[in-house]
Amino acid sequence: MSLYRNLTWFLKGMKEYTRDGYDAASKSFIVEDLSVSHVGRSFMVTGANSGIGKETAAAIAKKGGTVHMVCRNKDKAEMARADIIRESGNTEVHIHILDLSETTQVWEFAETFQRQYPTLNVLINNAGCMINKREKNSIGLEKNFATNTLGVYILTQSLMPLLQKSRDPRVITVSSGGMLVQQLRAHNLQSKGGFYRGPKVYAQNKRQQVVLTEHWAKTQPVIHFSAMHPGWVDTPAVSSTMPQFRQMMGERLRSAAQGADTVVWLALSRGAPSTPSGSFFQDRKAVPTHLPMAWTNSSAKDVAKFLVKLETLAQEARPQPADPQPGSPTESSQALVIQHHI
Ligand SMILES: NC(=O)c1ccc[n+]([C@@H]2O[C@H](COP(=O)([O-])OP(=O)(O)OC[C@H]3O[C@@H](n4cnc5c(N)ncnc54)[C@H](O)[C@@H]3O)[C@@H](O)[C@H]2O)c1
Repeated sequence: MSLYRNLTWFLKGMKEYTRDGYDAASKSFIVEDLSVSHVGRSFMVTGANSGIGKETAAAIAKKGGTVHMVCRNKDKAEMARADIIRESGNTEVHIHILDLSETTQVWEFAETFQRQYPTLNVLINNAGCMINKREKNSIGLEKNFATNTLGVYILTQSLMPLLQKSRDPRVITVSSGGMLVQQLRAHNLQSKGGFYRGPKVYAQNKRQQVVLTEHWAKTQPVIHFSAMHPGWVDTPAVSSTMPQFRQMMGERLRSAAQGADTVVWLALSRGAPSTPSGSFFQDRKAVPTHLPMAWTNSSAKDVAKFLVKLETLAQEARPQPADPQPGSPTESSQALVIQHHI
């Protein structure tokens, strides 16, 4: 099954995820979709100093939006901010330093942000990693999972009250087509034991992001949620973690701007919110989240198990002793998890 999934996915990728795939798909793009001013709207982009995130932040700044760049490295963030301001002429570009793999810091950051800023219209969960050796964060959680899944979960859950009170709120998560080869595994979120393979863990995390997006769409009707695949894109992540793939693909890889196109469309276009919330996008179109006959659908029981485990891990890492007030976002989110999936 794994061979079938990988082969089917790779052949699909060679046709659709490449620069040629983008060129073919972009023939049906409507230019006017992005002719919208976003002055007065605010956007948070994680991993905004590089690759797809930087292109996305620059495109938003060009449309007048206020950009909150959430980055791990201050020097790289400042260099990227200077580039974005120079290119866009928009000075409403702010830097926030956060290591998303550090679970407790994600809580602290989200809580501080909500106190400091009155609105957030769009959250773009772009930051992601594929660490090839098993590493742990400071509280002992496996780092790919902590960054790609738990960090996204805590950031999104915590910012929901702010998003809910903002106009036309959207959450976009940059997942990956690589998730198509994975079925949700709710039993070993920490990838403990056995042979550790970074690409497999990464693809599993990306599947988890799609499952989360579907869950949020069901439980949070005020916000429009989407996940997306950018295609195979020539970015620092690809050159550092998959140098052989990059060499093999060469000019066939998409540019960062091409990879960012659908993120930008989901964030800025008027039409995006009229698509069903919870969909998975590729080149501005909602596409299936499973390959044909790949048996990757998850049972409601597995989804429920995954969500409960995630919430438990999130609460364990919360900086203040977990004593939520009745009706607080965290308390109600846990209740929703249980209501919808058990
Ligand atoms: N490049 C591709 O072909 C491709 C394909 C599918 C999905 N993606 C996804 O696109 C997203 C952007 O990646 P990219 O290709 O532009 O690579 P990139 O290396 O240019 O960008 C990744 C960004 O994430 C940030 N990041 C990683 N770990 C972080 C952490 N712990 N805390 C804070 N920030 C962190 C990095 O600093 C960087 O800014 C990722 O989620 C990636 O999984 C990329």
